[in-house]
Amino acid sequence: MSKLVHVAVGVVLRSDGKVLIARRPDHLHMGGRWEFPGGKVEAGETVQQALTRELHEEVAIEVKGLRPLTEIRHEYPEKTVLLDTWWVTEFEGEAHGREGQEIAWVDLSALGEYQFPDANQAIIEAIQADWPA
Ligand SMILES: Nc1nc2c([nH]c(=O)n2[C@@H]2O[C@H](COP(=O)(O)OP(=O)(O)OP(=O)(O)O)[C@@H](O)[C@H]2O)c(=O)[nH]1
Ligand SMILES: [Mg+2]
Repeated sequence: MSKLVHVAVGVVLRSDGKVLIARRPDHLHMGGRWEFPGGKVEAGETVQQALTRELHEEVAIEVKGLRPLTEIRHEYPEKTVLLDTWWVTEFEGEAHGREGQEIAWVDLSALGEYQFPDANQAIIEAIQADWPA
């Protein structure tokens, strides 16, 4: 069995009801697909700390408020991920891709038009079920 990678994932909700997605760099796992920003939880970090750090590093926002959304475990051929997924209900700053990634703010109804990693279908269903956040 492959190792389990704990990933902090943020569904950033803007006051106009749009959520933030970013395009994964081509050279990474699931490169070219859209994702909710986030990344691996490092040793000694809580998931909230990891998410706050990753959103600062990746999309330049400062997280001020979080609420749990869902936990999705998904087995890819090369690894198994635990996507520990949180609503980001409050934040400061203007989002931009600090690693050169394209970003987009999208309506819930438009999420289906973007190609996400396979694990994300379950996240999108959880967003719909928990809406409005
Ligand atoms: N951030 C993020 N990762 C996701 C999503 N869906 C999904 O399957 N993953 C997978 O979760 C794993 C870890 O995410 P990551 O690559 O962002 O980790 P990271 O920011 O720490 O990057 P690093 O590899 O440079 O340390 C990847 O294999 C990625 O494909 C998603 O919506 N957001
Ligand atoms: Mg990442």
